[in-house]
Order: sequence, then structure tokens, then C-alpha cells
Amino acid sequence: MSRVSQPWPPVPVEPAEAHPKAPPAGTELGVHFGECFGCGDEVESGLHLRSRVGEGQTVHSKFTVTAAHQGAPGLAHGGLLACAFDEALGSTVGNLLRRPAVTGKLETDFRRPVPVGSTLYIATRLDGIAGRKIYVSADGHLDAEDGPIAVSARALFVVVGFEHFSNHGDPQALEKLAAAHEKAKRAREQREWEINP
Ligand SMILES: CCCCCCCCCCCCCC(=O)SCCNC(=O)CCNC(=O)[C@H](O)C(C)(C)COP(=O)(O)OP(=O)(O)OC[C@H]1O[C@@H](n2cnc3c(N)ncnc32)[C@H](O)[C@@H]1OP(=O)(O)O
Repeated sequence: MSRVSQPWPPVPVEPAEAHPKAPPAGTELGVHFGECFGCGDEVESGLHLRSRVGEGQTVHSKFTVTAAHQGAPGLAHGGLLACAFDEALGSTVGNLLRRPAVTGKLETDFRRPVPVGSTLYIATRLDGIAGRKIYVSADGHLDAEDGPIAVSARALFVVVGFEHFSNHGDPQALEKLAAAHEKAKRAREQREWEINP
């Protein structure tokens, strides 16, 4: 039985061109929000997923499975693995396209068990865009970038206005996020000034 139930992307798409200000290949992507379960450094039991921009509209992420991520004894919980992919896919969309978008649909294939202590290397690519719909997919390799594929995922992200977050989210957390981004921007500008005054 085929694991992929339908062609991917499921509709005709335009190629997804990276935003002119997208970080170049080799850039280590920082934490986008300290309280994010996927990448935040303020969430002790979170995934602490870290990502780096690759060549050709790809992003390479990794996270190590800890005891806090178990489902069956000694094995990662499938929902946690889906969360890691949501983060990796969302980070790829956000950083390469620089458009606010949320997950509309996320589909995962679990091919191999992922033990506690193992590291999942997630390679994500942008597959195409159709209006507000962004198609993106990823493979999670066990313990090495070229290790066996343990999990793969496909997702649809839908572009939204910034009011999606202000209307539905926590205004205080949004202010905290904006302040953190402003601080990071000032630090970046200062570094650029020191290199090239
Ligand atoms: C520099 C910046 C860095 C930033 C880094 C950020 C990192 C972030 C990392 C965090 C990562 C974590 C990320 C997260 O966890 S995001 C959190 C999880 N996701 C959500 O909470 C989203 C909740 N859902 C909604 O808000 C709405 O339903 C949305 C906005 C998605 C659509 O409602 P809206 O009323 O706006 O639009 P629409 O209904 O007309 O739909 C539009 C089009 O989409 C198609 N469609 C929709 N759903 C589906 C579906 N299930 N299957 C197939 N198709 C679907 C639909 O048919 C239509 O197509 P068409 O008729 O136009 O052809």
C-alpha cells in the first residue's frame, strides 16, 4: 500500500521563490519565540529544535528526543514528532518566504520508531504556492543527515494577516515577542555597523 494517499502538492502550484531578504544558505536560524514549545529556550521540556538554512529553498533542523518526549517507554510520542515537523515546516515557511502563515493541514508518516536519546535530522523543502496556500514537506532522518527516514510529513500553510495573531493570540506575549525582535534587530545593525561603518 502506498504511504502517500494523493499527489503532492495536491493542486497546481507556482514555484516558491524565497523572499529577497530571506537569510542565505548557512544561516543558523534563531529562536522565533522563547516560549515556543518547538524551539523556545524558555520551555524546559520543549523540543529545542534548531534550524539552519540550506541550499535551494531548504532548511535543515534537528532535535534530540528526551525522556520528556516519550509515548511508549523509551520511544518518542508520535504527537511530539508531529510537533517537531510543524515547527520545522513553519520555520521554513516563515524564514524563507517571510509571510505570516499558519498550519492548515499536517500529514505525517511514521516509518520507524524514534528512541529516546536519538536525534532527528529534519530536511524541509518548499514545494510550491497557490494563492494563499503554501505547500511544504520534510523527511526526518534518524541520527544523521543521511540516516534512515523515520518520519516524513507534508503540510499546507495558509497565509494570514497579522491580525490573526492579535485577534486570537495573547497581546502581552505578542508585545514580548516584538520587543525581542526589536532587540535582535538593533544588535544585528550594531554588528553590521562594526563590520562596515
Ligand atoms: C522572519 C520571520 C520568522 C518567523 C518564523 C516563524 C516560525 C513559526 C514556527 C511555528 C510553527 C507552528 C505553526 C503552527 O502551529 S500554527 C497553529 C496551528 N494552526 C492554526 O491554529 C490554524 C487554525 N486555522 C485557521 O486559523 C484557519 O482555518 C485558516 C487560517 C488555516 C484558514 O482560514 P481562512 O478563513 O483564512 O481561509 P480559508 O478557510 O478560505 O482557506 C484558505 C484556503 O486554504 C484551504 N484550506 C484551509 N484549510 C485546509 C485544510 N485543512 N485542508 C485543505 N485545504 C485547506 C481552503 O480550502 C482555501 O483554499 P481555496 O478555496 O482558496 O483554494
